[in-house]
Amino acid sequence: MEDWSECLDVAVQIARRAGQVVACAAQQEKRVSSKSTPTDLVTETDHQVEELIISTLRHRFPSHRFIGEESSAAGVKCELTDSPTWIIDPIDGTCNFVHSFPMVAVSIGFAVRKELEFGVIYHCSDGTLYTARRGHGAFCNGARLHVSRERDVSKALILTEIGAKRDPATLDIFLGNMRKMLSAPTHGVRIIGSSTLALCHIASGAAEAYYQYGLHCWDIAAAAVIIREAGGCVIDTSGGALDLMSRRVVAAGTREIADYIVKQLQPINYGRDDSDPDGLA
Ligand SMILES: O=P(O)(O)O[C@H]1[C@H](O)[C@@H](O)[C@H](O)[C@H](O)[C@@H]1O
Ligand SMILES: [Mg+2]
Ligand SMILES: [Mg+2]
Repeated sequence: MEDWSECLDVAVQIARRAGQVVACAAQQEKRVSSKSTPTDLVTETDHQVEELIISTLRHRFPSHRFIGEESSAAGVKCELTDSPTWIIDPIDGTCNFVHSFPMVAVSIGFAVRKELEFGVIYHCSDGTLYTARRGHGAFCNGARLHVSRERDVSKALILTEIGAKRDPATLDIFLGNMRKMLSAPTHGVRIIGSSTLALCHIASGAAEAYYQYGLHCWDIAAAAVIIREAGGCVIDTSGGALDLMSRRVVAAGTREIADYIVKQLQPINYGRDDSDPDGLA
């Protein structure tokens, strides 16, 4: 088995450096614009940090390929090939960043032959670092991570995110899905504004499950490795295998809770990262 540990070491270094740039910029004046919808925000720091990460990695690994949130928004094709590929969200939780709400992260995933090999997620406001390498466990600041083993959904805390669409039909489905989770009943539902940090809470056992329509491959890639290596499952909302480009996911500590959520959800169509990046088809 190839050893990608050198790439992981470089990913940790650049995630920390990028996270410090984000933390510093969080205190400054921000120039904010929007992308696919008025609530899909982006700042100059998103662009600066993605450029810092990709230029550093490209210099070190010139034969590798890169998928970045802001490069994709600028029209660069979002294509996962068999080549070693870095999958980057420079600021996950940009709306939180704009409001100085602390749930903001840098996420760096890495795949080879379309298989996720490692993930690094750095929580910018407190320096917490989540890492995992396929077959080698998941860690938070060096301490081993384990998912919740809860199988009873009535004892579960469920996390989700809203996504960028706010049209009435989408909101009806989103709220209908949340209503199903609340009336299961579960212990509760939480939305923190950063899918990567929410997914890290599944890996740490702080919550039992996560579901979402509307996130992207760069929100899922790193976190999927961290959850799997913490003993959890990361699947498609259909109950099948995760499709990294499908803009939908269910993740849970136990398959029982994942399967329960799959049965409850009504789908929201956001298109695909590799064919319809704005999901406005
Ligand atoms: O754009 P960033 O990188 O901030 O990612 C967020 C998405 O924008 C949201 O739609 C989505 O719902 C999640 O909140 C995700 O973290
Ligand atoms: Mg982002
Ligand atoms: Mg994101």
